[in-house]
Amino acid sequence: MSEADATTAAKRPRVQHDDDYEPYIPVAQRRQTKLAKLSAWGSSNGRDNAKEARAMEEEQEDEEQEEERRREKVRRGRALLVEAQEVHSKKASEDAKKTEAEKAEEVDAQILAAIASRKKLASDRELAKGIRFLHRWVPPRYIRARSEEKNQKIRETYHIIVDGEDIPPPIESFEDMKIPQPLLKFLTSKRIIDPTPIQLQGIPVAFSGRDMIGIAFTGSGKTLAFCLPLIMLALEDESKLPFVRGEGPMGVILCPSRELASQTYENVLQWTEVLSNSGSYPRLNTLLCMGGISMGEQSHVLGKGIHIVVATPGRLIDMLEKRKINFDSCKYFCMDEADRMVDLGFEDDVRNIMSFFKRQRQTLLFSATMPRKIQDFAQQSLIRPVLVNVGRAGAANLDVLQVVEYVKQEAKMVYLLECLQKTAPPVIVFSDNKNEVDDIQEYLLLKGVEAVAIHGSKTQEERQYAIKSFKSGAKDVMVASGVASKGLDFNDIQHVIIFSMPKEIEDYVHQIGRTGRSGKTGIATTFVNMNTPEQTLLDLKYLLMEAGQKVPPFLQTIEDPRAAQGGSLKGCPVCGGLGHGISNCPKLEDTQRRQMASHRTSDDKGGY
Ligand SMILES: Nc1ncnc2c1ncn2[C@@H]1O[C@H](COP(=O)(O)OP(=O)(O)OP(=O)(O)O)[C@@H](O)[C@H]1O
Repeated sequence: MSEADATTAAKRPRVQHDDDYEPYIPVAQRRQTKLAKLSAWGSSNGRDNAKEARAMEEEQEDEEQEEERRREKVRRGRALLVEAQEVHSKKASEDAKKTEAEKAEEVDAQILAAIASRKKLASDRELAKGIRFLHRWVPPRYIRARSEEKNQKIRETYHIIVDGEDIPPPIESFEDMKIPQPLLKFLTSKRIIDPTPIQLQGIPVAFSGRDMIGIAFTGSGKTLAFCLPLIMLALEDESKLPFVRGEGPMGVILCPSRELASQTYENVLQWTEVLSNSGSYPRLNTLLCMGGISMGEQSHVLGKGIHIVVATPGRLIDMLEKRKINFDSCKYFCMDEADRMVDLGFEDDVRNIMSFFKRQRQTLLFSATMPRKIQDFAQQSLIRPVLVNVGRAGAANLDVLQVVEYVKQEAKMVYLLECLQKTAPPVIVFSDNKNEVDDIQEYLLLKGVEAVAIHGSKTQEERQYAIKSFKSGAKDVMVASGVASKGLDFNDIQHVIIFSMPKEIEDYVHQIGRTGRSGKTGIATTFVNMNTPEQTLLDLKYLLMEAGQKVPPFLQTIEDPRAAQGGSLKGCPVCGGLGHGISNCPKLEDTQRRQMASHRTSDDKGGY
């Protein structure tokens, strides 16, 4: 045999050859053969034979018992098979009775359960720490005396849906919330006079020290709802015992992007300065902790006790690991755009951050879009949380007039110029493609439009410059990728133009939400064409219908394959889109693709 043949032979699986084959001999036949052998042998050896015969009998009994066990096993196997067949046919007949929609719902529930079990934010050890509400705040007596029925009526007036145990009452005025006078005066000067629905229910919940999930439309004042309780808590602590160097923070606000973190930091700074400048309240120190800024710039804060940290996840972990700050006395943890944080893959970072807490904390999650999947895992990870939901999670802001137009790819640029004439500046143009963002800016600049651009590949300085010059009114148009969509609060945006429709409807909701903020109205014009996936168009169609907006004829013709199956059309539990179920959710697909890619990368890294 050649070397190659030998190798092939060695690799070949071993097969049973005919000469090795041992036919099966039934037990009875084996016994007979053995007895015959024994009797032939018996005539020559008496005593040994008797011994051997006894052993044979015992062996025979053993074999019989084994045979019986084998038969019993076969019998049981058959019975189980019959039983399984019965169960199977029963399930098949039950399934036959179900509508397609019910079956789809079941599949959705199974997928949701499978992904929900992986997503838990806090460790069980943390959850087991028990319940003790942290604040000493109580609502005014007349509100405490109000019946639950009356409270519920107030909630209904503002379309507030709540869920949870012992829900604190809604409070319809800032005065009744016992907010410090100087701050009240300042808010009034900014035309913040009455609390918005998320504030009038969310602030009492947060003031009461409860864990909370807050969901409300874009531009509805969520920032104040989660910053104010932290400021009040910090004031309370500082008044009791002033913080010294190395102490604090006592609360942290986590944001998914640097832009959002800077904006929230500016707000907190403004509100705390109003209080300390009044002379009646102590100074609170706030640290902005995010990539792209040197901590040296904030050494004046690091040198004192820190009350509040506003951060992005990466830099915060870095600071905690290097022991530049610690969470020894931290008791308030708020995640803004919490769903976004999970979507962007910060889930492990969040878990890591949570592991630095040394004492029981109050945890709050806020967003405009909070699909059921995130709500479910958040519910598992918070302690007796209160859900405060204004409108459907993921619904569009009703103050935005939504216009959807069919524009061919090659005609978009020219049509954009025409669209810019619809309103006065400032205008935001969105595209999810960085190159397209640059192309649009270049085109607008060529046409004499004062435009800035912002996307993930720009440096921190470029991003800051773009935001600053647009906010100040020096530039009329900002061309942006997704980074600028979530949470950023620009003054009085008149018009949002969505140059390329994002695949995920949640992104669309956030993008159009840059206009129509704090009770003002705005316009959003969206370009769609053949390149827009039908699934996205269907989500868009339902969203327009829900918001009572005009559905253009080309969208009306898009049929929902699920409509023929009957049953109610619920939002997708993963992304909140109304036009599809979880089994064909584009966001879930994307997440899984990303996860697989990251597994592959880590496999590659750890390779041979
Ligand atoms: N009670 C109020 N009355 C009027 N305006 C308010 C009130 N509260 C906040 N605002 C203003 O509304 C604007 C939007 O607030 P904010 O940025 O907190 O919205 P948001 O709900 O966080 O939106 P997004 O989901 O887009 O982040 C801000 O300019 C803020 O000053």
